[in-house]
Amino acid sequence: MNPVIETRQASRHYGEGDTLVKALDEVSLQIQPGEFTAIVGPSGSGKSTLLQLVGGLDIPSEGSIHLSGKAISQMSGRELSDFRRDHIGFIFQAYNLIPVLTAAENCEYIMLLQGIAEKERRERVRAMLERVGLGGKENRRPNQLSGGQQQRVAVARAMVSQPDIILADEPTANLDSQTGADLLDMMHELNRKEGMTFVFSTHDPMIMERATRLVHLRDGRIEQEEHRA
Ligand SMILES: Nc1ncnc2c1ncn2[C@@H]1O[C@H](COP(=O)(O)OP(=O)(O)OP(=O)(O)O)[C@@H](O)[C@H]1O
Repeated sequence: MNPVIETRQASRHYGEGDTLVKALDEVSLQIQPGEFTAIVGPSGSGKSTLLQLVGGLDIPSEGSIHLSGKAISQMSGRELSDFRRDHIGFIFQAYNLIPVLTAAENCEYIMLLQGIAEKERRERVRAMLERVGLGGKENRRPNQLSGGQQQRVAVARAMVSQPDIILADEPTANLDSQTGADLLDMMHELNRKEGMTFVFSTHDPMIMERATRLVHLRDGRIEQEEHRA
């Protein structure tokens, strides 16, 4: 199977000389379709940096990133942003919903940019919000939803444009443990039933328990990998 995303000896350096920080140091990683991968490691080990590179939000100092077989470095800025929009779903710790838009409008936004017809947009959003347990709350704005509900909107938003992969940076960090567990169960089900590929950057043991693959980072390098059934 072709990997969805591959990093080849990717490094990301900040600063120079005495202040040089190797946030990532020659990391080679292939993410296969259907995986539920957790990138774990101590604070400062490079988890967020790796996720940013994998998602094409940042460019490696050395090495290369390949998205669906194509090197990011060969893409123009426009091509890369279109690629991200069409193939990658992002979920962030702080939800990052647009405050003036309703739950449904937040989900619809990317499909609007993709030029999908209104009827199809509405139908997909309705079904997806129902799927994440927010049926009946489509017209609420983020400040009218709990943190867990807002993160469910973020999951729906990431899923609804049918990306190849969802990247989630500490998605449970701001949630209480029961809300976090419910959210993870839902993502796990989307992974098992619909084959959605997820990559998490996390400290959360609940994510590690559910992961089919654990990638341990230390000082910007892959220290160890575990595969589970
Ligand atoms: N913009 C930046 N400028 C300079 N150094 C940076 C920058 N971003 C990250 N770093 C450094 O790169 C290293 C890796 O950071 P990164 O945020 O990827 O770690 P992390 O494992 O996600 O940490 P945490 O678990 O605390 O979020 C750290 O030493 C960090 O200080």
